[in-house]
Amino acid sequence: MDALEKLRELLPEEQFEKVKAIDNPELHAFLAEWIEWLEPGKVFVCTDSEEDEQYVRWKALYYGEEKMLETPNHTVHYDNYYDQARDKANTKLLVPGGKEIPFLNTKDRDEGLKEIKELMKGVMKGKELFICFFVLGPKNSIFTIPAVQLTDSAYVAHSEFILYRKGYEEFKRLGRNAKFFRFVHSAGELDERKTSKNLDKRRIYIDLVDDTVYSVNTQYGGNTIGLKKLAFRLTIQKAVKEGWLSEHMFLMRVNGPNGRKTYFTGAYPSMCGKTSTAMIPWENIVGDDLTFILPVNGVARGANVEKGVFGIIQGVNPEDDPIIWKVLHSPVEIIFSNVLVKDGKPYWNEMGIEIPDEGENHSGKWWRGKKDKEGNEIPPSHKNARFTVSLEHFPNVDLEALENPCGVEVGGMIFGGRDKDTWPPVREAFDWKHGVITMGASLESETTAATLGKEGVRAFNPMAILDFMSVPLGEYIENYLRFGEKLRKTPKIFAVNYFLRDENGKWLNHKLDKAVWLKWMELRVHGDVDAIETPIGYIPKYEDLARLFKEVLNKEYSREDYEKQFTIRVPELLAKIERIEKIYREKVKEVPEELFQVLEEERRRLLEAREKYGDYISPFAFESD
Ligand SMILES: Nc1nc2c(ncn2[C@@H]2O[C@H](COP(=O)(O)OP(=O)(O)O)[C@@H](O)[C@H]2O)c(=O)[nH]1
Ligand SMILES: C=C(OP(=O)(O)O)C(=O)O
Ligand SMILES: [Mn+2]
Repeated sequence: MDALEKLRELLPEEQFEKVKAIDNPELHAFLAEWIEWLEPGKVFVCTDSEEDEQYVRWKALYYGEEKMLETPNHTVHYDNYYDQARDKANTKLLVPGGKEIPFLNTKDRDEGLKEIKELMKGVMKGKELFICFFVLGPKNSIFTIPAVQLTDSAYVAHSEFILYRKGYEEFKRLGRNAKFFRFVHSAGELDERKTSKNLDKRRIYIDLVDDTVYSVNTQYGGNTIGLKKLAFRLTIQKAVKEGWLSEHMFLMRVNGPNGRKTYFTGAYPSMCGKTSTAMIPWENIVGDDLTFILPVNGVARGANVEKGVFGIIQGVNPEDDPIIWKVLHSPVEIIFSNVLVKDGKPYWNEMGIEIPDEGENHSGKWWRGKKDKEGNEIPPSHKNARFTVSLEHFPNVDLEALENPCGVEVGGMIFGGRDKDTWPPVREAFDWKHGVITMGASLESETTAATLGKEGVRAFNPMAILDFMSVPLGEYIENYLRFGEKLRKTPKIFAVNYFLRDENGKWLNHKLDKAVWLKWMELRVHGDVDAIETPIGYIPKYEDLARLFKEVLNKEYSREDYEKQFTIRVPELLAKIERIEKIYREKVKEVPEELFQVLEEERRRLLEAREKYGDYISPFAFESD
């Protein structure tokens, strides 16, 4: 029997008509196979209509995966107490023969498929399956990748409607020509709080051969939202094959003098500042997490893969994040996850206002002082608690850039991480290669609550992408280096560090200082200010920063602060080069030779500087050179 006939048997008339309208036998075969396998009690196919989206929203409430809050259009969703972050250990790339690839968590494809299929057999009995169509990137553009999501979680489907552009019409338009990604998710059995129960059987398996990702027994967005971090593994593979970049980067507009618009991307590991940077009130957000960058006529053009934000809510307060704060307090559609709720109002850690002493949170009924099974005190909200909202609701969104089918020209690319003692707050690479190697490929960052496991451990995290890497690292870096050669004008590369600390562990910078670094980088992209040459790149001159601090934040910036922050820390920098070189020499295969050359040159410059000035070198010393 052909797939369409089978679908006619499996689906009620109205739903069948919706899939039949898409002329794609491959899609029909995929749907027929999985509907039969998952054995849902009911199936709903979502078109792009407002009605179908409304149906999904309503089902999230009906099935108890979300609850209404006091403000209209606000809901709250909870994940299991032990399902609050990405599960790296159980996220695996399925590769033929189970080939081991350094730093990648691989598994034999046949074995993995067998295991996941067993876990998913009949998993949707008595549940409703939602079949949804979306696209990655702007519609009908050089960036567009269609994707179909199967899920029994109305919360996951609802999140995707907020975060991605609808794709049903695009599937219809493309018909048989659609090369599409597939996502199959089941939250599995739920407990009385409607959270995934069988966490010991939580699996996220990425089939790189069939562009399909399976996710089961989990609800946390980072493990389940197909088009987000799951699709990311597939797009990295595609980008490296085709010679473009698929990156863990925000995309934003920084406003320069006389109305000049300069676009920046920024790659920082999860929980290291992408969303908060892209959201600086007086600049303009295009995206906060995932960016595609294509070479178009010798120019790097970037587009946001998404159209919404799945952002960390902890620490959002009216002073530092006035825009997010306002959006979160307006009656636009928002899903709050894993926050404290009391009398229909959401609360989160470090929100700058008083928080009630009891309510409901990610641990169930909560009171101050409540401890978990491990004896740890449970805070009001989880550190990785989030908000999900469409970008259209942000007053500072650059809608034109968001929807442009050709994307925007990327003027600068920024790399950064949680680093307490090595990198200065901002610096510029000498050139593309220097930036890609000493900033991107050498990135290290302390682990955070965005992944399960210990926090605060310094870890190698090239391009902030290691958790999502789906090709051998050497190939990925090679593609980056070659990408620059396709361009007439390469974007300038910068590195930032928002997380420097003093001897007593106190932050050396305020959260909004990054706004000044952005303005400086914008000026540098256009050659408007000079900079100081150091062994590790160009750093800002004190006078320029002092002027910008005054202009941007109306703050005095002292020479002492500048000197402390921008001191070149030779011992730490040399130790870092050692660590990075060792990793690439001993653990990574087929590393482009130029990586070692560039690191060696950097080491030599640092050693020469140490000869001349000592271990800790004031930026003023280089200036008077
Ligand atoms: N100390 C410090 N914390 C920051 C800064 N910027 C952001 N954060 C915190 O870092 C965490 C994660 O930030 P977010 O922008 O959501 O990271 P993302 O996961 O990369 O998008 C939040 O708890 C922020 O409050 C900063 O400049 N300094
Ligand atoms: C969704 C995530 O994104 P980020 O923390 O980078 O915003 C995640 O890492 O799970
Ligand atoms: Mn984010």
